[in-house]
Amino acid sequence: MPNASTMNNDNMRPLTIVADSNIASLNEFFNASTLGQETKRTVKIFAVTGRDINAQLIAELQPDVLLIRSVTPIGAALLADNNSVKFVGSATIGTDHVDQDYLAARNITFANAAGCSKHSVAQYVLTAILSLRPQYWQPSIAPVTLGIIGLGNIGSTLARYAHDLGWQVLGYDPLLPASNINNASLAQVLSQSNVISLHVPLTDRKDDANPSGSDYPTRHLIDKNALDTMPSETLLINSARGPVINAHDLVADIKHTGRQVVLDVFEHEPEISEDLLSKLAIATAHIAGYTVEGKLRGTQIIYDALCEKLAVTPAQSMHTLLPLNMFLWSELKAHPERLIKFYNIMQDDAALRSKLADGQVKGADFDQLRRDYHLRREWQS
Ligand SMILES: NC(=O)c1ccc[n+]([C@@H]2O[C@H](COP(=O)([O-])OP(=O)(O)OC[C@H]3O[C@@H](n4cnc5c(N)ncnc54)[C@H](O)[C@@H]3O)[C@@H](O)[C@H]2O)c1
Ligand SMILES: O=C(O)[C@H](O)[C@H](O)COP(=O)(O)O
Repeated sequence: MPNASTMNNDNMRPLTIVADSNIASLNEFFNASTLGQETKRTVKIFAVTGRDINAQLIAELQPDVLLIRSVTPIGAALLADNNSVKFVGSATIGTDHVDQDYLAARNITFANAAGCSKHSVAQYVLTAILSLRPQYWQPSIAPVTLGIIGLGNIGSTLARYAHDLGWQVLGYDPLLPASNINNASLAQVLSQSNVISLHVPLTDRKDDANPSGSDYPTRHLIDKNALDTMPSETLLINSARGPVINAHDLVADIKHTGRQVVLDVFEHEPEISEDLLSKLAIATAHIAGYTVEGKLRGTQIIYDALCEKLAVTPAQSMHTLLPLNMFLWSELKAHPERLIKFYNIMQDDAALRSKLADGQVKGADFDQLRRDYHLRREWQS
């Protein structure tokens, strides 16, 4: 069984890491002084575009460690012919791109970055709502009910901001106990909310062929049936995973109802059809979690997990890498007119729409927008 000693004692050989070049501060976190200070082991790091991490590359480089983000599918197709990888770290919250059963069966340690961008995504959602409906800053004039589907790290963080703004929260999460926010059925959330925001993982139904699936699958959770129960004035926001909404049904719904819809994630990502894009109130290129803080926290979490695996003491901290942050939630609350300075979401919307050509946004253009994204700052609460 691979363990710290099999990864550490092979000191003749450098610790070899293949990593997605889109991981923040890769070289600051993964180098000989932050990983090998106790063992004197050298570190070789190959930074590659996430979609280019494939079986051939892994066979060629024989890495000990794979560090990825959400665009590299991890499973048998990538690793079947490889015996060198002992640790996979995904600097993301979502894990739907990782076959964790396969990794466990191969005794490959896996770590993801749970919660790393929970404030960033919650702030993205607030910005979308308040940009489209500025009247919601004053809930006494227009009572606001925010429906939240999925009340984990992001959903519960969003609920705290909502309460702080005086909004009511109707929440649904069948996998958590009832609480002051887990207080409604799915049908109630769908039919009684002014805004619905999705914060679930992408899951498929559990069955014999898929024992690690869910009894509450989320793929196409929002389909024609669900949309039909939502009043046409209800604003729908998806910053979870694209396939949680059936894109075909959504296009038909918007045509019929004129509903305002905000998407940061798309069913056929990284491609987006003009038919869908042209109907959205706000569309962004899967950047809801893209803040300096959110991305660095993601790196820190998988770095700490790798240190644990290697049995070395962590020697790098994101706090030494963070520039000064002047964005205060208390200031924004007192000065709603400053929202555009805190986050100009319409700029991100325009950047995505500018990539539309020949009836679609192409995958390469979508990926490039994300690679070149100027990271926002998280508002401090
Ligand atoms: N757009 C982005 O940039 C971005 C950034 C971070 C995360 N995400 C996505 O957001 C998702 C949620 O993130 P999180 O940190 O809150 O995850 P989390 O695991 O902390 O919470 C997810 C919650 O969803 C609940 N859930 C599962 N199935 C459900 C169902 N059928 N109905 C209602 N609730 C259900 C779970 O019980 C859990 O409480 C991630 O899985 C990821 O895919 C997107
Ligand atoms: O799950 C997550 O953490 C996010 O969706 C993540 O921000 C996606 O970004 P990527 O990994 O594609 O850079």
